[in-house]
Amino acid sequence: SGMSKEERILDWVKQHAVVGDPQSVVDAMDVYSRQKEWSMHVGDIKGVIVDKVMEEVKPQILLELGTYCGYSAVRMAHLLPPGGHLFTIEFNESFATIAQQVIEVAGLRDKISILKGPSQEIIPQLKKKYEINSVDMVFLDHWKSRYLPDTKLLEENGIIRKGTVLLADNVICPGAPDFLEYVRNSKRYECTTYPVENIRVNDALEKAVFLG
Ligand SMILES: O=c1[nH]cnc2c(O)cc(-c3ccc(F)cc3)cc12
Ligand SMILES: [Mg+2]
Repeated sequence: SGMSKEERILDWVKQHAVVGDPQSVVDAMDVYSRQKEWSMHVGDIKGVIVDKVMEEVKPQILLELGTYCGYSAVRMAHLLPPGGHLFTIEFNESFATIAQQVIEVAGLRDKISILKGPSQEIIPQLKKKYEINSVDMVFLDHWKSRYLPDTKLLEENGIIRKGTVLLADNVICPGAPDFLEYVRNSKRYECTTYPVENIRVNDALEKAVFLG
């Protein structure tokens, strides 16, 4: 019994963030991860790369695979252009419940929809059930073994279109070698790697633009 790590993170956010201020939620989660318990958020160093891609793409419809506690959902939704919306898929019910409350503190409930369930089941439902035609950007940050199969599902279901930007976290650590090999060798993607050396681990984000 006792609080889960994710409940402790939510508690910290409630105590240290300013309601309705997404930046203060992001900052509180970064402080908690650095000073209390490391957590698998994309974090402040890689977060700058995510911000830069958000500013480049200015997605109206953004899909995230892997919500966790909602750190990247809040960080990205804060940067959405007017009218933009983020759909984020989370398999783990308890994570989704925490994330919904974090998003509430940030005041971003109208910009973010958490879709609970396995990505492989939800992706084929996006068009009919969630009235999504195609997405402008996808942030992959869930199980590394799902990056490649879910990318293929996004292609097969027509969820990504010419110019859609895939941005994948952790392509080095924990690593998604099959996904990397696929997008880098496929003529249908234009890839850019953003390496990140920091204190704990070396990692990289991969940007793969779908060419249709
Ligand atoms: O499982 C993960 N999902 C999404 N993002 C992750 C992430 O950014 C980092 C890690 C991670 C990295 C190093 C380590 F020693 C242990 C876990 C896992 C995930
Ligand atoms: Mg990650």
